[in-house]
Amino acid sequence: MIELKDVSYVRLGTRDLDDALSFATGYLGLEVAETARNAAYLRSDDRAHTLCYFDGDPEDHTVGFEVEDEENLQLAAATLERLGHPVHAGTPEECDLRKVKAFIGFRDPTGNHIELVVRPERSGKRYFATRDAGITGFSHIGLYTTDPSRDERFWTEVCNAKVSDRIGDIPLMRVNEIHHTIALLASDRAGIQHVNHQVQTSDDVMRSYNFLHERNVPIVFGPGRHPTSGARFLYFKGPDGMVFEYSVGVDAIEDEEGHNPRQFGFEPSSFCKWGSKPAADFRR
Ligand SMILES: CC(C)c1ccc(C(=O)O)c(O)c1O
Ligand SMILES: [Fe+2]
Repeated sequence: MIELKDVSYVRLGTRDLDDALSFATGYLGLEVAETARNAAYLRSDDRAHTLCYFDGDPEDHTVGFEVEDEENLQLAAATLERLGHPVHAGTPEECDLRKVKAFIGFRDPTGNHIELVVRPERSGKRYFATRDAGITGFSHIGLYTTDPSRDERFWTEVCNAKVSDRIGDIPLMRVNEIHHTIALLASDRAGIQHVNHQVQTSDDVMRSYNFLHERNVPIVFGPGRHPTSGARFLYFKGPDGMVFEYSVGVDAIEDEEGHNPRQFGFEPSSFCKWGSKPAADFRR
């Protein structure tokens, strides 16, 4: 069984790196850690980076998850190969680009690019952004799946994720005590559906709603409150149509053994208890 510790980063291709960088700093509220000729590294917490925009195909999305050590990484590689997922071992140059000690890359059953990483770099400097969005850290991702039941089995049976709740067939899965780190949303293609950052207070969510709305950033869901995790949320669109979420107040699952996933109906009130409804382009 592969043991994931946490989500580590996302890597997003873009044809307009300057535009992506100005959105990430001026609107989303991330801090530039480093820029290179064809990539920009952004921080949201004490990690060296949690988002990398690179010059490339905007459909090219990768999610990195941290595993404990190199021994676990090798075991994970063997498990994945045995199950028919070809594994790429990161070269030293590729590890440098990701600021990790070692990593492997593979595709989940839908074809999503997944990386497992060991010893992602932290920064001695505290995260300090130019726009104060109140971000406390990168927290979870929504991932597209072409077969929710199959991919739920992959994430739970191969990667030891646990289902905290389901909305219809959307599983919200945890890899640590946080309510969820991965949500699977049905689609006809692979890719990341949304990238979540936690913020400090509900005031931050509402301040951002006004800030983004006034600047014509498309708000695609919220402000609202998820009945599942209990979080207050706001979703909006960034470069290349990527959806970003701010949320605050996500539950922790403290009774790991005693928690049973709750089944919510696939209806608006399961997504938002305040009555907000997602825009048509919230997901593709
Ligand atoms: C709409 C998506 C799948 C969703 C649903 C519930 C939560 C939550 O309980 O926090 C999310 O964060 C979501 O992104
Ligand atoms: Fe989310």
